[in-house]
Amino acid sequence: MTDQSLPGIVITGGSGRMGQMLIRTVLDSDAARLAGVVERQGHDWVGRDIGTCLGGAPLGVTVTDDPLEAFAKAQAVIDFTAPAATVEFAALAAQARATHVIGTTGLAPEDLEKIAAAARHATVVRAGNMSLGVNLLVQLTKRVAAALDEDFDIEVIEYHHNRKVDAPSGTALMLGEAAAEGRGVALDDVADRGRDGITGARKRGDIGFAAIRGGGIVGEHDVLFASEAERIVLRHVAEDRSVFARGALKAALWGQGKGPGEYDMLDVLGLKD
Ligand SMILES: NC(=O)C1=CN([C@@H]2O[C@H](COP(=O)(O)OP(=O)(O)OC[C@H]3O[C@@H](n4cnc5c(N)ncnc54)[C@H](OP(=O)(O)O)[C@@H]3O)[C@@H](O)[C@H]2O)C=CC1
Ligand SMILES: O=C(O)C1=N[C@H](C(=O)O)C[C@H](O)C1
Repeated sequence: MTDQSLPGIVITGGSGRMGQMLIRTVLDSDAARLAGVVERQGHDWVGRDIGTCLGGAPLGVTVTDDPLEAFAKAQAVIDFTAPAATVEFAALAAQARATHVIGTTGLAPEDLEKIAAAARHATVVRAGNMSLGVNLLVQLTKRVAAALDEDFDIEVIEYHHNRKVDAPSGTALMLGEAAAEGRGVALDDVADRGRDGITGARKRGDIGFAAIRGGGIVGEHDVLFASEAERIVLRHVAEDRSVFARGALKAALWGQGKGPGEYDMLDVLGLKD
């Protein structure tokens, strides 16, 4: 019997790669309960018990295509879906006053504005990567970039599976932002996000991005600092998706009782400078 006093968590996009991992992570947790699973209208999981959808015994949670109804019965929503869905869910989570944990990447500036508006009414925790390791790497990147001058070229290289739809990855952008912050520059002024053809020589001070896509790679990120005489490489490898799911659940629990506002995993993990 599920303990109804535990914070209730809704997972959006439950059939996705992260959705399934998140459902299992919440079900395995003794600090939270699965309050709902949302799929889009017409999805063949809608109306079915989530336990059955996952190939096991019924769990008493029926998959719904009505996000507001699900959010209203929960304390937090964990959302790893797609930009258009996440913007819609942000407004609904705010309406329901549920903590909204956003892992979705590829968000455009106008999406971020709408999320910021929702965060005026509810707690939002958003990060392009919810793992402890990457968030430590973000802080290391900032420190190394601050310690080195522009004799060191900075490149962020990311490796992902062949189903990923956005580039650079959310993590690569977090690392690029950290490097730019360490250097005291704005990333938008120095980012070089795609090289093809006669590009000319590399511009001093640029921060370059490269995206590799292949097979089932979960997610790997290198930050390269290269001078004429030496090279430093900071590297993170996600062995499986559980690191993201565990971070997301931690964020959902951390968000309970926080006031409205937009936070990130550095807040959750206590890693802010
Ligand atoms: N921050 C982090 O730590 C991490 C972030 N991510 C990010 O999470 C996102 C999802 O990744 P992944 O799980 O691999 O992708 P998937 O494509 O496997 O899953 C996305 C899921 O969202 C569903 N979805 C999309 N729109 C809606 C909607 N309107 N209503 C309900 N469900 C919807 C999709 O359903 P359908 O198939 O019907 O479209 C699908 O089931 C990506 O942006 C990825 O970059 C991934 C890992 C870690
Ligand atoms: O799409 C993925 O899979 C991942 N996306 C995130 C990103 O864009 O950085 C995090 C992780 O690397 C996996």
